[in-house]
Amino acid sequence: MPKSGGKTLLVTFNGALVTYLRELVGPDDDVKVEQYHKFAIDYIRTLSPDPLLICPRDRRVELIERAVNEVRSRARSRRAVLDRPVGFFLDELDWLAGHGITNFAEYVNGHVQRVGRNYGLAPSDRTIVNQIRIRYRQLLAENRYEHDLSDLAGVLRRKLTESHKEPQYRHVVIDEGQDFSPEMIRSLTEIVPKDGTVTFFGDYAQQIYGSRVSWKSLGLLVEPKDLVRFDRNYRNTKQIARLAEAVADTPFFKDDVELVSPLPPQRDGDAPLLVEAFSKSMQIAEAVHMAENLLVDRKVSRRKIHQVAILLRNDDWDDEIEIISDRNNRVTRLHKGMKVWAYGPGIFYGPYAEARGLEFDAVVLPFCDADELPSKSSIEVFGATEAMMKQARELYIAVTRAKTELVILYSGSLTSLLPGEESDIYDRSTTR
Ligand SMILES: Nc1ncnc2c1ncn2[C@@H]1O[C@H](COP(=O)(O)OP(=O)(O)OP(=O)(O)O)[C@@H](O)[C@H]1O
Repeated sequence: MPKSGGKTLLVTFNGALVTYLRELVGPDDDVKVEQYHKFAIDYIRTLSPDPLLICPRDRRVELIERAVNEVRSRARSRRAVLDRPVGFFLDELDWLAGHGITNFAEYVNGHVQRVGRNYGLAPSDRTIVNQIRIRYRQLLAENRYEHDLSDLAGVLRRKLTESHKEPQYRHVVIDEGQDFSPEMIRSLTEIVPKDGTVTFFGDYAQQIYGSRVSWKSLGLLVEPKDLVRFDRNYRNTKQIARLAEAVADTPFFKDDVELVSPLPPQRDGDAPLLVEAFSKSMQIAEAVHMAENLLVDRKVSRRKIHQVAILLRNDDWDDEIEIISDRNNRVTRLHKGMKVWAYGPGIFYGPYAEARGLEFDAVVLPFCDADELPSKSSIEVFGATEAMMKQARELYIAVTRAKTELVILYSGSLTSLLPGEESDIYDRSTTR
């Protein structure tokens, strides 16, 4: 990296990306690459000697579940919102914390609007969410926790206001900024001095958390001349970019965000391969087999396939992938705790979310079935339309990780988030 003009924080959301970026940056005392939550905890500790009692993620889910159950059992009249799964309330509480909402009366009476949500919550439903929030905060305190991870940005902002310490960074660079909640971005704008800078890289087509708000309200003074549009796609082949555009062209992407339409890439390659697998239970084995073949092909034909990723909706299949993979290739799991980036040829696997910001020569996507994308549980939590919107963005991320080759597996019927089986976007094959 060129010499930086002062201490710089490069911050992102995804742990695997942090590992990758650290390798790219190399040793540099002036540049710190960190995951947001880790950065926030460390920074808060430098501002205040008070112990930071943070509720771990799993415990938080447990306590929110208890709060939901208690409010359910106390309710005098039965409102449908009470039957929503716990994930629904988790999401709503995350949203409140992420937006720094502190006036809950305004939230309850509907003056605080949730952008990007496909349906509005009635005030009486918001009253229930607020009751759950209050009970959850009590449970946190009863269990000797002061905060949870979703609070951290707000806590950091408060501590920054209370303390009068010199800023520790001169520049902040936010990568994959679309993943950050407004409170996180505000907190980052508040750790640099007046003559410092905040550089925000983001792609709102990949935005998952529904946190779009104006630059100004994020504490960023953006002049039109400061905005740089990256409209060239250097990563994907024409054929893969065409599929990504088709995913982005579905109604699930139609919202109030102005997307930058990339210019068509120059690089030519094979059409994405759509494979109808013999059965669902065979898809993981097929995916691993394909990934291994792509690497073997490299040795035979000298095609530049060095790294292949098998990406899935979640990490349910991690163990099976590990077991099935032969030992001829290096196999690396993409996860938050990755310490070292695996350069050189090999297979990577993990959930879509862990692949954000990364790229691979080839990507294999098993389980692109209609009943997998989106999952039943996501439909229960968010409703069909919002679940489709969230899943479409994740799938877009997964598709755009592929530089040269993309393989899509399904059995039965293909998810409607992708162009139909008959589309000329694909080459087709079957393992039946
Ligand atoms: N000017 C350029 N010329 C050639 N290749 C480039 C150029 N800029 C970027 N690339 C290559 O394009 C690929 C994607 O770039 P980069 O990782 O910066 O994209 P990104 O915007 O962060 O994507 P995403 O947010 O989707 O992960 C990388 O392989 C990078 O080396």
